[in-house]
Amino acid sequence: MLPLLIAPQIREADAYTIAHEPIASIDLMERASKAFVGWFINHFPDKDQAISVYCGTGNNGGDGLAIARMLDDHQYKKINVKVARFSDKSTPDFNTNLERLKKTSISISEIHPGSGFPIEDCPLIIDALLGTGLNKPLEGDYKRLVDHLNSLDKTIVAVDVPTGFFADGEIPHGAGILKADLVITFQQPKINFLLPESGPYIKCWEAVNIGIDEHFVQSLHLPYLAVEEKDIRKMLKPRHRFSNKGTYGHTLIVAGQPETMGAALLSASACVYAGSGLTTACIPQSGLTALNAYMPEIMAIVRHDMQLPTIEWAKFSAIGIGPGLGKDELAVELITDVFTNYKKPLVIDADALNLLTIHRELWRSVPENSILTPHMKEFDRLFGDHGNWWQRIQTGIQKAREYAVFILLKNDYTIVISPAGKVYFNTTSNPAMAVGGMGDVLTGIISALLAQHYTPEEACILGAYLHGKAGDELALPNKINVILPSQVAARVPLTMAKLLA
Ligand SMILES: NC(=O)C1=CN([C@@H]2O[C@H](COP(=O)(O)OP(=O)(O)OC[C@H]3O[C@@H](n4cnc5c(N)ncnc54)[C@H](O)[C@@H]3O)[C@@H](O)[C@H]2O)[C@@H](O)CC1
Ligand SMILES: [K+]
Repeated sequence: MLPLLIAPQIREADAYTIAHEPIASIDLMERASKAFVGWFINHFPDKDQAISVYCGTGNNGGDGLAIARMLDDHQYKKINVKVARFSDKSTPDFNTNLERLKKTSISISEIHPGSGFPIEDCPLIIDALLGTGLNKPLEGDYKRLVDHLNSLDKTIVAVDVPTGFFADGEIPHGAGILKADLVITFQQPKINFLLPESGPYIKCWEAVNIGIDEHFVQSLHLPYLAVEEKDIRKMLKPRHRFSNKGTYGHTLIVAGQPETMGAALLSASACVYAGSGLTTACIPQSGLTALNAYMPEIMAIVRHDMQLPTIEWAKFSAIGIGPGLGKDELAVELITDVFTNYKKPLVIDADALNLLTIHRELWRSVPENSILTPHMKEFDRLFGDHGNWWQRIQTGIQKAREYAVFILLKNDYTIVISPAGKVYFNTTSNPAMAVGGMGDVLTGIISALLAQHYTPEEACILGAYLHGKAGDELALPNKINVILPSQVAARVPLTMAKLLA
C-alpha cells in the first residue's frame, strides 16, 4: 500500500530523508525538479514552445527555478521566469537556485505587491508559486495573480500541487485556486487529488518518485493508504487442485422486487463470476423465470407476497442484502430476519442501507465487521449531510469505529474505511462505469469474496479493485464511453486471472 501523507507529515518525511539518507536539502530539491522535468519532457517534447515559469519565494518556487534551468539544459530555448515577490521572505534553497539561474541566459522578471501583471504571451505556464506550504486560502496579491492566470486560458502544469489547492483537509468554497491541466506531484498523490472537489482544479496528475525514505514513511503507520496492484496480487488466492464448489462457499443474495429484479440478477450473477462456489438469490416469485433464464447457475429462494421465506442460515457462508429490495414491510421483516439470525459479517447495500436510515433500531443488530457500501447520497442519509468529502471521510472513520463495520464509500477513488480507522483509496475504475446497476455488481463481488473466506477487509479492498479494474480493462483501451454492469460482472474472471498470473 502506498501511504498517503498529509502536508505536515510530508515535511517530516522530507526532513528525515535529508537527515538520514543523508542528502542536502538543495540536492533533494534538485532530485525533485529532475523528476518533474523527466515527466514534463515526455508530455511536452516541443522545445520551441514558449514557456513561462511562475515562482513563489518558498521551496515550491525553488523547484520552479531549478526546473527552468534544467529545461534550458535540455535545449528548451524560449523559457522565461517570473518571480512573485509578494513576501520579503525566501528560503535558502530558493536563493541558491536563483543564483544558479542567473548564470543562464533565461530572462527573469519580478512581480511586486499591488503592481499590474506582466503580459503573458506564452501558451504554456509552469506553476511553482505555492506548494504544500499553503497554510491559508489565497487572498490579496496571490489571489489576484491566480485569478488573472485562470482567466488567460493557457495550459498550466503545476509543480507538486496547483497554487492555492490544499493537499488535504477541507477545501474552502470559492477560494482562489489555480486550475491545472496537469499536476506533476512529488512522491505520492495528495489526498485531496482523490476527492471529487479536486475536479475543477486538476484535469490529471502524475506522481513522480523523489526517493523519500520509504522505511520511515511505513514506520509512521498512517491511516490513509492507496491500494496498489502489487497489494492485490498478494491478496488474491489461486484455486487449488482437489477443491470443489464447497471450498468456495455458498452465497445468498437477498435482493429484488418485481420492478427491480435487474438489481438482483446483476448482483447474483456478479457473485457467480467472482467465484462463489454456489449462489442462491432470495427473490420475489415473479422474478423466478427471469432468474432461470438470465443465469441458470443461480439457485433461488422464492418470496411469496407478504410471507417471510424459510432460510437455512447455516448453509450460507456469506450474505449480501439490499439491491432492489425495496422498503416495504416485507423488506423490513426480511432485513430484521437476516440481522437476527445470521451472525457473520454481511454485505449491506442500497435499500438495506435506506432501511437502516429509516429504522435506526436495526443498527443494534448489524453483525460486527459487516460491510456497508453506500454511495455519497446513501452515506449522507445514514450519517447526516456533509458539505465536503473530507468531512465525510472523518465521519466515516468515526462511524466505522462506533458500529464496528467497514464502510465502503463509493467515489471515483472508492474509499474503504475499517473499524480500526484505516482509510484505503481504491485506484481503479473510470467514468464509463457511471451506470445504474454497477453498485449491485460490486455487492455481488464482495459477497462472493466473503464466501471464499477472504476477511471483510480483504473483501472490500479486493472487491473495489477488481470491479474497477474489470471496468478499466473494458473501457480504457478503446476509450469506450459507457460500459454495462453485466459486462463488468462477466469480465471479472479474466481480470482475476491476469492478476493471478
Ligand atoms: N521540503 C523539501 O525538502 C522539499 C520540498 N519541495 C517543494 O517544496 C514545497 C513546499 O515548500 P515550502 O514549505 O517552502 O512552501 P511553499 O513554497 O508551498 O510556500 C511558501 C510559503 O508561502 C507562505 N504561504 C502559505 N500559504 C500562503 C498564502 N495563502 N498566501 C501567501 N503566502 C502563503 C508560507 O509561509 C510558505 O512557507 C513542496 O510543494 C515542493 O514543491 C521539493 O523541493 C522536494 C523537497
Ligand atoms: K504549485
